Amino acid sequence: GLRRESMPRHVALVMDGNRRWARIRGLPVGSGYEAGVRSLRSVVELCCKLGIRVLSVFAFSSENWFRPQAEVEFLMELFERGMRDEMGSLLRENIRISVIGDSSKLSRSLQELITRTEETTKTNCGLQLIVAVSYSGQYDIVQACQKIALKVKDGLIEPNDINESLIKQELETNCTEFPYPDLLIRTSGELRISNFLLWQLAYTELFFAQSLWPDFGEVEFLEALQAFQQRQRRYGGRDF
Ligand SMILES: CC(C)CCOP(=O)(O)OP(=O)(O)O
Ligand SMILES: [Mg+2]
Repeated sequence: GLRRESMPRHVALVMDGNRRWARIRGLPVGSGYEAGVRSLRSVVELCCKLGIRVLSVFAFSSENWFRPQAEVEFLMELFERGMRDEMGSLLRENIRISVIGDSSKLSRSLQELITRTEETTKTNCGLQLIVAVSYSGQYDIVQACQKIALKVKDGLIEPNDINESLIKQELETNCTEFPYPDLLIRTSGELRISNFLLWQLAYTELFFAQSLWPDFGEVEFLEALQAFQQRQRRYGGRDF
């Protein structure tokens, strides 16, 4: 069984396989995305129950903007609907929401809803849910470099003040106490990172599940956590 004391503090999720799930059932793509939201709701519930501190989910990547216009619009509307519909349960479950990514590409109304949702939940001390929207690991590192370069230009720091902890605090995951995921789960059988968190995944345990995201439920999540608890994490140290 699962040992609560060796639960990952921060779990990262690539929720992949929604469109395939719909296609296999002869359903429209939107049904796959909506099924994906139901999966996310159940995994969030589990994280709260298991005392996991941070759950980061890859909801929409910088590259997803190149999907068919209709799909992009559907997804953006789904994010808006999801945040509005879930506000009650976020407050009841004491969940803090943070959204990371290039928000300048989002509609004004979605940007405002995100700001309000972050504001309303910022004092919640239960699970922190980090939703990556219009995000990529490379975008995150570039924006961190830009902020650091500005500090050097303004004479606030010297080039040799730049170190790992300075970069860590300039990344958009500076919204959490535990920015480095202990476990990354990617569903649907794809074995790649797809430009999700990059700097932060340096020593993260990777777990790839065959299930398509809408089929990834409690059993599959517990299986991933079980696998995590079997791992020997050496962080490049200990020589055995
Ligand atoms: C936007 C993202 C969460 C959607 C993930 O599922 P997907 O659309 O990549 O589905 P497929 O991999 O089956 O095409
Ligand atoms: Mg995919």
